[in-house]
Amino acid sequence: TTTLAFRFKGGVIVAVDSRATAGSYIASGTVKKVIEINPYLLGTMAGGAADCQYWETYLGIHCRLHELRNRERISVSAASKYLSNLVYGYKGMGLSMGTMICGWDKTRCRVPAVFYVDSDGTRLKGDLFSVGSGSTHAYVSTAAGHRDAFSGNTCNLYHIKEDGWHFIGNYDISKMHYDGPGDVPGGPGKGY
Ligand SMILES: C#CCCCC(=O)N[C@@H](Cc1ccccc1)C(=O)N[C@@H](CC(C)C)B(O)O
Repeated sequence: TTTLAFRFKGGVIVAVDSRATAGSYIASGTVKKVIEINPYLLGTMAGGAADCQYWETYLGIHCRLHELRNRERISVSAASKYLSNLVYGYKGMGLSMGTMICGWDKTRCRVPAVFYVDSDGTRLKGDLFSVGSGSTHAYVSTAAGHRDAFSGNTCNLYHIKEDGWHFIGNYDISKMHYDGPGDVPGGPGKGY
């Protein structure tokens, strides 16, 4: 898996691949690794497929209950803290999950936010994270899907704005242009 999310004045950009593997077997090429928790919160998935899907769905239920009880949206910070505390309770029991909770707080500080949460119990607020086996490539290149065997097939791209998330599209990674580590948009590559 390769997942990437970063914050900028225009909101949050979220990009993930769609491959599931079991050893060297490619179990799926069409996994949705972004869960739409609600119209203004997204969660990304890396690690155990079942662990990610189950606990991030569960997080969505908690977020909805928070809204009903408090008559206001849950903050990105509180949602990520809930997930972090929840998986911390299972620490050492074998959960495998590396996620980014992304959103734009309407109530609190009204700015876009990205939190990294994993099954070790780590929770970090940040401007840019990349999570998964392909994350090292994503930090340095534009198309990690070419380099990591456990990532690939297609890329799902989202843009979170003040009015919530927008699904930008699904892109076939094999058709993405990649000239190698030096390849940056407008860089010395063969041009776009
Ligand atoms: C068989 C089958 C279905 C998927 C098994 C399955 O969880 N694969 C995992 C790799 C893994 C992890 C922990 C134990 C074993 C196998 C996987 O593909 N994870 C990707 C993200 C999820 C959301 C699809 B990525 O992190 O590579």
